[in-house]
Amino acid sequence: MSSAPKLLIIEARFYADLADALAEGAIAALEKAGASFDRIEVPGVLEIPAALSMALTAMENDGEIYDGFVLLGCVIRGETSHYDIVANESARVILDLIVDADLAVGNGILTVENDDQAWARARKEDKDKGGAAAQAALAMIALKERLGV
Ligand SMILES: Nc1c(NC[C@H](O)[C@H](O)[C@H](O)CO)[nH]c(=O)[nH]c1=O
Ligand SMILES: CC(=O)[C@@H](O)COP(=O)(O)O
Repeated sequence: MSSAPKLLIIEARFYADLADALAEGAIAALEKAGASFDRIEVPGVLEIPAALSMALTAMENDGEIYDGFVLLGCVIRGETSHYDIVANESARVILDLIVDADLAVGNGILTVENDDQAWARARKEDKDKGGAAAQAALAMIALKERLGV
C-alpha cells in the first residue's frame, strides 16, 4: 500500500459513554499510526454485523475503499439470556464475514459482567481495548499487504 491506510470505525452506541471511551482509544491509535478513518454508528452490537456487511456492499458498488475495520461496542450481562444472543451471535457473524472476505478487522467489542469490567477495558488510560482493536486492524492490514491478498 503506497498511501496511509484508511479504516472504517463501526461504533455500537448502546452504552454511549463507553462507546466514546472506546472510540477515544481507537482514534488515538489510528492517528498515531498516521492512518485515516471514517466513523459510522449503529444502535447496538447486534447491528454491527449488518453494518459491516453493508459497508462491504457499498465498497463493491464503487464506494469508499477501506483497508480495514475497527468494531467497537460493549455487551454487559443482564438478567436474561439476551446477553448470549447479542455477544455470541454478533461474534459468529462478524468472524464469518472476516474469514469469507479476508477482512482486516480489529474487534473491540467488550463482553463483560458489569460496569466496572466495562470501564476498566474501555478507558484509554487503563486497558484501552479500543486502542488495541485499532492496532489489531492495522496489523491485519499489514499482513494482507505482505501476503498480497
Ligand atoms: N444489551 C445490549 C445490546 N442490546 C441491543 C441490541 O444490540 C440491539 O441493538 C437491539 O436488540 C435492537 O436490534 N446492545 C449492546 O450493544 N450492548 C448490550 O449490552
Ligand atoms: C445484553 C443485554 O441485552 C442486556 O442489556 C439485557 O438485559 P436483560 O437480560 O436484563 O434484559
